[in-house]
Amino acid sequence: MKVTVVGAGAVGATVADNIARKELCEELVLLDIKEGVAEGKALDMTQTAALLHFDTRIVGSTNDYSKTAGSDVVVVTSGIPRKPGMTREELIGVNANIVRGVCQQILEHSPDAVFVIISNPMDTMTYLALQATGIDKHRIIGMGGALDSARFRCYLSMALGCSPGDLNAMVIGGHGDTTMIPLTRLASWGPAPVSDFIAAEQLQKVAADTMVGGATLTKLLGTSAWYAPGAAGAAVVEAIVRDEKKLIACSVLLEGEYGQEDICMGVPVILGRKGWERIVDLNLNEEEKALFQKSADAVRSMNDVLKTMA
Ligand SMILES: NC(=O)C1=CN([C@@H]2O[C@H](COP(=O)(O)OP(=O)(O)OC[C@H]3O[C@@H](n4cnc5c(N)ncnc54)[C@H](O)[C@@H]3O)[C@@H](O)[C@H]2O)C=CC1
Ligand SMILES: O=C([O-])CC(=O)C(=O)O
Repeated sequence: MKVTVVGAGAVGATVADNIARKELCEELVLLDIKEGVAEGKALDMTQTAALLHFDTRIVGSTNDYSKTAGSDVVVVTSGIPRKPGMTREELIGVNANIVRGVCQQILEHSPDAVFVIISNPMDTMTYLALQATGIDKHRIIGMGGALDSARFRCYLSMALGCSPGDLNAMVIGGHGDTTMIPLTRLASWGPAPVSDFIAAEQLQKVAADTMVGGATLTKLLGTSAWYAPGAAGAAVVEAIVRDEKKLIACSVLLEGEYGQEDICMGVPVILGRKGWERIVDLNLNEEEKALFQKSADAVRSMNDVLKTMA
């Protein structure tokens, strides 16, 4: 198995580090446009192998796509991150050109790869990747829901005083400060709804904190987060390379599902070796359906911006 991570910055390097530690592939290629950075980080990570006990071979590359040839999975993290006070959507102008170019070059060398798109605004970049490559929709997966759901479980576990691993909770919709939808009604601690244990206002606060989870970290760090995004990116890669059939919220092309057409946004999907295999239809109530529609309207407006840029 061969995995490539494009962009050796904060998120790309952390995805790669998690992939290597978990030995998700025999060969891992880290590629960046900045001279020497990918080679340096690949060598640095390689020097942890004896300490962390992994055998994944890590190769760095400054923009030499021939090194990525024959990749089974490619993770795209190239692009600029936001600064405090910015929205993810504001990154579209710079990142669209980067993501388009990267996806086309990757495809030339890895025609069968499954793409995991992380660069922001992620739902729009996922839609762009689909258009730029023209490949089967099942092979284009946007990573956002895995991260947002992990944050949801984190804030829930703090409120409940329990292990996040005992919680089942998912965020669907767009990967934006106002577009994501933490599914509070369906969240459970073991088999019981979390609303059995915390007050409605407390649950609403957990949902609100989850929605601005990325913005909170951006304000603290001066740039956006990487540990949880890196772990979430690697979890998606793991579900693919190990053919896990895991149910994870990912941004995928909707063609009628959840009442939407021609848009990529977060829904629960089954992930396996070929990419996303099927979309799981949750029985949303009227309020949740309305939130999903509002989220779709916002995501679609960014796709419209993309069209004006082409
Ligand atoms: N979907 C999600 O859940 C998340 C998305 N992100 C997004 O991921 C992206 C990366 O974030 P960071 O790693 O923090 O940024 P960063 O600035 O640390 O790293 C980005 C890297 O991309 C490289 N790059 C730029 N153009 C390139 C090109 N044409 N080819 C190859 N490499 C290129 C840069 O040289 C840099 O090393 C941002 O757009 C950020 O908003 C970040 C966290 C979570
Ligand atoms: O907040 C950001 O800009 C980066 C990101 O998508 C996240 O951490 O959720």
